Amino acid sequence: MHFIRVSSNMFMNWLKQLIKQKSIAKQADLPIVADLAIGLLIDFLRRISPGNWYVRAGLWAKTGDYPLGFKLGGMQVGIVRLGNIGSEVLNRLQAFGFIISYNSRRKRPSVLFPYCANVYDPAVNSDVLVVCCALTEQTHHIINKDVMAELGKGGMIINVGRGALIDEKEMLQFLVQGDINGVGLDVFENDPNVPKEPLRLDNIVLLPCQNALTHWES
Ligand SMILES: NC(=O)C1=CN([C@@H]2O[C@H](COP(=O)(O)OP(=O)(O)OC[C@H]3O[C@@H](n4cnc5c(N)ncnc54)[C@H](O)[C@@H]3O)[C@@H](O)[C@H]2O)C=CC1
Ligand SMILES: O=CC(=O)O
Repeated sequence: MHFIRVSSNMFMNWLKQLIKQKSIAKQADLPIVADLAIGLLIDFLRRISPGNWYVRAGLWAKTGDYPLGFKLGGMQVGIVRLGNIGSEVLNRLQAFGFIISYNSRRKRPSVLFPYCANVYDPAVNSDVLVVCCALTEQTHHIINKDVMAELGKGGMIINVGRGALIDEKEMLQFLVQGDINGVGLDVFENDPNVPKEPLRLDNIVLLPCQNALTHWES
């Protein structure tokens, strides 16, 4: 059994090397990226990671109950770009009863959820943005300070695309000032180096880009 952890910036090189060495048998699996996007979303909304640290630190007995999380069903989620991963995320979100809209370059006739031609509309109308976009010149910092301002104080962002889809510096300011509610990140602008500020915040869940590969029996 293999367990492989990679950062997105190093991903393709590692993958090629591993395939060459026959250490792994298949390529990144997009449905499992969507699984972990949902995992991050639930973790953040139900405060699983920070709650875990609260109990471990002995704070439950010392300072009392931990702040409540959010009910999933009925929350509004905007998917930023409906590619392979975005579509898999959408399928999974439906099962939890999220109210879904999506942003893509083109409306998908087969998708019955509300379409937003730009990224601001889902930000205005959503509690959470799930960012599943390819990183290109056009999408670099697609989640900028204007989008975060539209998302507002209650808003949350999950990013499983690439770090530079979000203006990380602005995002940290928004988080520190309480101008957005929180983020769940599997990717960073300069991973595996992550900015220091989030490490002291409990409204951010950080993962070491372990999204695209899992265990399997050889
Ligand atoms: N966190 C992880 O472990 C993984 C992250 N990824 C990242 O997720 C991204 C999305 O993956 P998929 O859904 O499979 O890709 P995809 O190609 O199916 O979808 C990409 C989406 O980005 C949009 N897009 C592409 N170029 C654009 C442009 N110039 N302007 C505006 N929108 C544009 C497309 O319209 C599409 O909706 C990948 O590009 C990769 O960076 C992929 C696999 C694993
Ligand atoms: O981050 C991983 C990828 O497949 O891209």
